[in-house]
Amino acid sequence: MDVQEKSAIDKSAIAPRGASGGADTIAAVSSGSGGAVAVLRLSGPQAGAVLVALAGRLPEPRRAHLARLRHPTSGEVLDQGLALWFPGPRSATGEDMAELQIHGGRAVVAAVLGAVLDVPGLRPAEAGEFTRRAFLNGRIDLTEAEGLADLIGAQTEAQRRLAFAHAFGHLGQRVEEWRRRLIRAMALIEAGIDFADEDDVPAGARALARPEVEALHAELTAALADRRGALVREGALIAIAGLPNAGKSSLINALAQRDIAIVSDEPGTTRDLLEVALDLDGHKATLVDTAGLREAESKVEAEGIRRARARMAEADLVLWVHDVSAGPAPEAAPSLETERPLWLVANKIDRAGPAASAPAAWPVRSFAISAAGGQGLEELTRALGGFIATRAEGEHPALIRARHRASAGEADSHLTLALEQWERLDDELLAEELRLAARALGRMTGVIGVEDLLDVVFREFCIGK
Ligand SMILES: Nc1nc2c(ncn2[C@@H]2O[C@H](COP(=O)(O)OP(=O)(O)OP(=O)(O)O)[C@@H](O)[C@H]2O)c(=O)[nH]1
Repeated sequence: MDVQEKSAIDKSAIAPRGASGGADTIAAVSSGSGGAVAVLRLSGPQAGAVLVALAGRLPEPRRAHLARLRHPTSGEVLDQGLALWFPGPRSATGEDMAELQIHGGRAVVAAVLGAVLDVPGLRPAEAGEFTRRAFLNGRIDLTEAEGLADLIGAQTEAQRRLAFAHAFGHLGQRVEEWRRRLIRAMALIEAGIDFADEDDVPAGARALARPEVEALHAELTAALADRRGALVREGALIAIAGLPNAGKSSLINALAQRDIAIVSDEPGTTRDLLEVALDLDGHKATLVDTAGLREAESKVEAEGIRRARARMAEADLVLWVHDVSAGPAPEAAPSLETERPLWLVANKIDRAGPAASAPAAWPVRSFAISAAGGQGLEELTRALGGFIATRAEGEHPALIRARHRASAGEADSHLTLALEQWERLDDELLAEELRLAARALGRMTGVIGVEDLLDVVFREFCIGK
């Protein structure tokens, strides 16, 4: 193809269209810095005209077209690259969009972006503005927008998977399904209000609605109890517990591969909680070194022990470190006053014979390691990664953000109240509780008044997304 060739401009193809006709046209570099290729995106009514001004013609929709890119007024060739044309409303933002794939050098990017922004009416995009327009034009719901932000920010494999499911609507669909079922139940109860004079409707309508509300309540409660979201977003919380001097701090240091905790021979050195965030075999985790659990000899130590117990009660997993050089593991599991999953880590195998690392009598998964020498650490790290991966998997999309949990929690409490008061509330009040629950769910996907939320959701995006 002759890249300098200019074809007739099809004006009808570049006219503003879709829900956002009349909005500003925005442009930004959407790729990260330093790459060989940079991606420049434009969205808005003038996107097509700008593409024609730079590339000489409007490419076939959604097909890459190799073009010399010229400054629209001086005609100077700025670069050669690929031009793409996505007419609205079937584009990412729902508006007319253009994309230029150009060489990634700073001067090239500055020249092409500068030429684009020189066109009157064009302006640089704000952070998250492309995604915000996609939401406002109904291309995505709020949970999908958040999923996109999470996908861009995903650091571990589990985060990528969960974010991908959200970005492509899995959570949004589930929440919308809850909302539709609620509205159906509400309609049944309202049918009772409308036809209150007709004897056969009211009792039957309420009775029909109740099992549906009960089922919804159970699903919401289960979704709220599911900690997968926090697990993937914030990482698994792993408490390292054990008697003083067992080697807890040494184990954390070894796993973190740097010296964070204070290691000393003196029992009871770890007086406070010490938390370390790390990547365990591709999974995010926070390790908490808990103060040696024993009879406190001082007030400070007592406080450390109290906090250690509290943190252990929240942990996804407790690793009980036992010093095998001091003797075999106790017959029974230590009483931790918590029901958290527990693994036994027999430490200091370098100091004790192989007999000392025999599995403990208590029925838990056990590992034999040397925090100082490194033996067994690789196996333990892999097992911890596997543990987090298994926990992060699930059939349903999780409520990952505090915002999701707040909406679901609000809906859940309206349903709890409705079910508790089912026989006492009159039809209007019962329907109102269900309406409030449906509204709370609607705020999660953005179908219900969310203006105040938009800045919060889109703030965390980068420019060009
Ligand atoms: N030989 C050997 N010594 C170890 C090993 N792990 C830890 N130690 C030593 O055991 C002592 C106690 O280790 P720490 O990591 O401070 O133990 P802790 O459980 O955090 O102790 P507290 O802070 O008292 O609760 C230190 O002298 C460590 O060097 C190991 O695998 N082999």
